[in-house]
Amino acid sequence: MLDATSILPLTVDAVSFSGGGKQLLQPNSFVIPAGGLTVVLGPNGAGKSLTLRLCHGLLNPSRGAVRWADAPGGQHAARRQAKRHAMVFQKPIMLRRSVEANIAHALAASGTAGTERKARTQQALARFGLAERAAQPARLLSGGEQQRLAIARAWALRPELLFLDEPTSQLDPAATRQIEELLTVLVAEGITVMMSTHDLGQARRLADRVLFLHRGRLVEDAAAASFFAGPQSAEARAFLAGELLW
Ligand SMILES: Nc1ncnc2c1ncn2[C@@H]1O[C@H](COP(=O)(O)OP(=O)(O)OP(=O)(O)O)[C@@H](O)[C@H]1O
Repeated sequence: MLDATSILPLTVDAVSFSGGGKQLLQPNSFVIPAGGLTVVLGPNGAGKSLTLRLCHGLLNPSRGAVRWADAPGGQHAARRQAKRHAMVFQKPIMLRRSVEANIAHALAASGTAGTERKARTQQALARFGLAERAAQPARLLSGGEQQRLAIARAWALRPELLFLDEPTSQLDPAATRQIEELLTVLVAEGITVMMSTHDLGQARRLADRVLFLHRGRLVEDAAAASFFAGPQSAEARAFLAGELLW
């Protein structure tokens, strides 16, 4: 049965983006239904970050539309949906405050009131193994810990859909593993995840579905198993063979 309150599916309808006098994204279309982990894969400069930013509403499409729950867009509807999706960046932006205050501040900014804010902050600290670090300045955490905090902070907002832009590209293998395990658990708990990576191993480990981008064009949209077993395009075959650099 369809959940009448859900923001999903996310429909990206012929969305293109131009900047600096260049067309950076071709008119791409895809749908993200509820559940699972979709990897946006492609070489450097393919348009992965732009695609996530357009979906999250940080950029406006030059043409085309991003729709939630198959409803016609509109500023008002978009604003109401905003709290139901969250984004984690390659290099987490930490406020010059404690670990705990970083989570509490995100909740306050999203309009979560006092008691509920405190409860959710404590829950997020415990859930992501950060309780002992609660009072420390967030900027003194290691890269892996900061990314864990960034995910905890996003999780505290109770997103239905979590966007992550190359969340482990700055991390060592152990920290990367930890974040990957965390994401697997979040997906199992029902959060829909859409993340970009150019790391093929990571895509193989995590993806249920792959959106493969090359030079701003969505070249393949496939179940991960079939993408890796038999990519349909010459570009994807070259990328999987390590021969497509940009
Ligand atoms: N606001 C902008 N104005 C002009 N060019 C831009 C803008 N944002 C991104 N670009 C360019 O668009 C292209 C796609 O950028 P994007 O960051 O989406 O790539 P990506 O696939 O995420 O790459 P990477 O894996 O290197 O992070 C790049 O060539 C980038 O330089």
